Amino acid sequence: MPSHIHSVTKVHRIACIPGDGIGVDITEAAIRVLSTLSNTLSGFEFDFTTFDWSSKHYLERGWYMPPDGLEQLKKFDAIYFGAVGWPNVPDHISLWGLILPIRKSLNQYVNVRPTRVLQGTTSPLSSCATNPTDLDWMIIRENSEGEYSGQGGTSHEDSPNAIATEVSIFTRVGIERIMRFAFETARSRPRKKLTMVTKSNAQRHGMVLWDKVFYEVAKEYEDVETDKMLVDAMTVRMVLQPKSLDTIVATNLHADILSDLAAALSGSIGIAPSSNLDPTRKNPSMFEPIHGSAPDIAGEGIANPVGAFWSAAEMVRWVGEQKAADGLMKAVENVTARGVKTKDLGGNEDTKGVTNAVCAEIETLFKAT
Ligand SMILES: NC(=O)c1ccc[n+]([C@@H]2O[C@H](COP(=O)([O-])OP(=O)(O)OC[C@H]3O[C@@H](n4cnc5c(N)ncnc54)[C@H](O)[C@@H]3O)[C@@H](O)[C@H]2O)c1
Ligand SMILES: O=C(O)C[C@@H](O)C(=O)O
Ligand SMILES: [K+]
Ligand SMILES: [Mn+2]
Repeated sequence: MPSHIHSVTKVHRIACIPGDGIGVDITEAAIRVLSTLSNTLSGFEFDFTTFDWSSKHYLERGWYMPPDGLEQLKKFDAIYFGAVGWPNVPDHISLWGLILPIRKSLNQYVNVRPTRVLQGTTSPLSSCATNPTDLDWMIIRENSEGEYSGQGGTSHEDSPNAIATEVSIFTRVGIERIMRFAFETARSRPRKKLTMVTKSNAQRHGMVLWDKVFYEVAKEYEDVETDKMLVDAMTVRMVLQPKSLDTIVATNLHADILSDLAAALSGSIGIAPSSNLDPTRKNPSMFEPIHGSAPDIAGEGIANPVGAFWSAAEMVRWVGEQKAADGLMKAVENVTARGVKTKDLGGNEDTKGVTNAVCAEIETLFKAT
C-alpha cells in the first residue's frame, strides 16, 4: 500500500460504569466482547474508561458520582452501564445517586427496550414456544419525568402523623417528544403499529394529558396504526395475545414494570437490553441491560451476559458501526441457538462460558468474510 494511503481508524470513547453486583460481571463480559469485535473488524476501536462509582465506594466516600461526574461523562461518545443497588444502601439513595441523575441530566429522555425470543431460547408462553416471532416488541419508555419526577416530600417523618407525597409530573413538552419518538419507531418497523399505554381512568390529570397529546401527535403519522390500553389490561394482552403488539409507548413507571414482564415472557430478564437515548445527540447516550445488580446471584459467576451484549450491540449501532452491531447480535444468537446458555435460560454454562463462546463466534463470523 502506498505510504500516503492508510485506512482511518475511528476511535469511540466509552465511559464504563460497572456499578454493583452482577453489573460488574456483565460489564467486564461486554468489554471483552466489544474488544473482540474491534480487534476482528477493522475501521474502529473502543477506548474504554472505567469509573468505580458503586455502592461500596458510596459507603466509603459518601458519594456515588463526584461533583463533576456528569461533566466528565459528557466528554464520552457513549456510556456503558452495569447496574446500581446493594442491600446495604437504601435503593432510593443508589438510584437517585447514580443512574437517575445521568438519565435526567444528560437529557436521555427515551429508554428503548426491545424484546424478542432469541434463537434456541424458549418463551414461557405456549403460543410463542411454537411461534417465537409472535413476540417481537419495542417498548418505548418515557425516561425523564412522570412518576420519576422526584417531586414530593415527607413531613412528621417518625410520628404517627407521618405524611409523604410522590408527585407525578407530566409536561406537554415531555409527552410530545416521547410520543414523536414512539411514532417514528413504529413507522420504521414493518407492522407500523403503536399501542399507547395509559391509566387515564383513575389518574384523571396527568394521564389525560398523556392521552390527549398522543392523539394530537398521531395526526402527523396517519400511516401508523394506533390503539390504546389501560395498563392493567395491557398485562393480560401481553400474556394472552402477544402477536397483537408491536411498538408500545408507556410512562416511566408503567414501562419499567411492563418491560420486566416482557423480558420474562421472552425467556429471562437476563437477555433484555435498554438504550437511554438523548435523540438530539448533544449528550452521550447510555446503554445497560434492564436488570439490576441481582444480589441473590452476585459473585457466583452465573449471570446471563446476553442482555449486556445486546445492550452493547445497541451502543455500537448508536455510534455508527452498523455492520459490527449486526455481527455482534448474530454471534449472540448463533451461540444461544447452539444451546450455549446460562441457567436462567435452562442451560448449564456460566457467564464466562457464554462470553467465550460469543467471542469465538465473532471471530468465526468475521474471519470467514
Ligand atoms: N438500572 C439499574 O441499575 C437497576 C435496574 C433494576 C434494579 N436495580 C437495583 O438492583 C437491585 C436488585 O433489584 P431486583 O432484585 O429487584 O432486580 P434484579 O434485576 O437485580 O433481579 C431480579 C431477579 O432476576 C435475576 N436476574 C437479574 N439479572 C439476571 C441475569 N443477568 N442473569 C440471571 N439472572 C438475573 C436475579 O437473580 C433476581 O432473582 C436493587 O438495588 C435495585 O434497585 C438497578
Ligand atoms: O426504575 C428504574 O428505572 C430502575 C430499574 O428498575 C431500571 O429498570 O432501570
Ligand atoms: K441495569
Ligand atoms: Mn426496572
